[in-house]
Amino acid sequence: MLIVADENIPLVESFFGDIGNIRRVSGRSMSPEDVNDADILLVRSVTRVNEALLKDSRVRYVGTSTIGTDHVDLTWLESRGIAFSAAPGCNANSVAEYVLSVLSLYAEKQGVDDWENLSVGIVGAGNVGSELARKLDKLDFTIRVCDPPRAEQEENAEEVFCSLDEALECDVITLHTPLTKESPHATFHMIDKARLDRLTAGQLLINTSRGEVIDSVALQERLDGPNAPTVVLDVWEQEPRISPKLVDQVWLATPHIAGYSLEGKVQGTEMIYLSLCRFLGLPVRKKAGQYLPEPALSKLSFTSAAEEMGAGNIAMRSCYDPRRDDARLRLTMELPEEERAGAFDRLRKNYPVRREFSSVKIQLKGTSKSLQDTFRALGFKLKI
Ligand SMILES: NC(=O)c1ccc[n+]([C@@H]2O[C@H](COP(=O)([O-])OP(=O)(O)OC[C@H]3O[C@@H](n4cnc5c(N)ncnc54)[C@H](O)[C@@H]3O)[C@@H](O)[C@H]2O)c1
Ligand SMILES: O=C(O)[C@H](O)[C@H](O)COP(=O)(O)O
Repeated sequence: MLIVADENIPLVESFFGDIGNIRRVSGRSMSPEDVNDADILLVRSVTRVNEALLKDSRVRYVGTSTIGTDHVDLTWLESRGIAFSAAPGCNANSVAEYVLSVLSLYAEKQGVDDWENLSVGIVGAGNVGSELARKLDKLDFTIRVCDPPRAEQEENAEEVFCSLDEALECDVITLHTPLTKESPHATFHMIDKARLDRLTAGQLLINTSRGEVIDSVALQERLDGPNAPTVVLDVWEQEPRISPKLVDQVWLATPHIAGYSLEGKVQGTEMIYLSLCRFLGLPVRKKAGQYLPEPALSKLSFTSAAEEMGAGNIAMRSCYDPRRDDARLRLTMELPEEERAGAFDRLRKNYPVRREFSSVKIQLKGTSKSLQDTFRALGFKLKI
């Protein structure tokens, strides 16, 4: 059995090596010639999986080690009886931690002492949005959640969900929808000129969903105008050929890495491994946990003096500081135009190991119960 896999999926040999022969190829430039003799295809978000790629192949199972599936023509796969599986939720915690890290930096930038005083509008409450809402709720933030597809189906929806317009009134708006073009609640250019015009300088807009959820031409115009909101973009229209002007205009610019914690990536591989085992009727022999090394930073210790110093911020930033990713992306924008797309992809391919907050044990000496609660809510493990 031949398994063709994107070269950027981690641990393919470890998980799939005893299931078949593996051919690693570039996900970005994957061609029909690369996959024609394959039985199994494993991709990430950069490969368009459709009739053009697979019509002459014998592929009978496609797995994507990502949450998003907008790169896959699911209707065509179904029409050909090709099995498909994604990795829902694999990197949801990673994205939630990215948003928390951004929020802590934003509160500091705005001179807001108690970050929970910022209201947060979460647009899209699936795996990522719900995980973020759960953490923010524990941290005592005021949140509004907008998810029309869920609101239509769930009881007490009016108590739980708000409209998009209500979410857009919050201090911070964070987008967590899939990219859809044909559904009744299609998200393509959902944040359009009219909606961008309503945002003001006192607001922060974060997009970690897909670039096309925001109309980026309208966004550039808005950011050139008066009273413009602060914007953080992890995802871009036309990746990897992203707009240097937009990079320059936004406050933080990162190369589609919100979900790139090591845990998120390894869980993505594990999830498609599990579904392939089910598909082939094979026993499950591998687990993500066995491949997670000891983290470089394993323990942080705070004394009672930490109460005044924003210990949560120190711990979060020791694990992950989005400004490092922002600085690296901005440097690539100085390259000649023809080199920028490759540099964007290389930032993703060679992404440094980033561990989730839960990999660090926090030791607290003489600190308050409320600081302990904060660390737990952020997702750190306490060593008491
Ligand atoms: N930047 C990254 O690294 C990264 C990582 C993971 C996921 N993502 C993106 O984030 C998206 C969301 O991830 P998820 O795991 O939460 O997906 P999910 O499918 O679990 O949840 C998406 C939610 O959005 C809701 N939704 C759909 N249309 C909507 C609309 N018009 N308005 C408001 N809500 C709407 C759905 O009902 C669902 O509850 C993914 O599809 C992917 O594109 C990006
Ligand atoms: O949908 C997802 O899971 C994320 O966008 C994912 O992190 C994208 O990473 P890629 O597949 O492009 O490496």
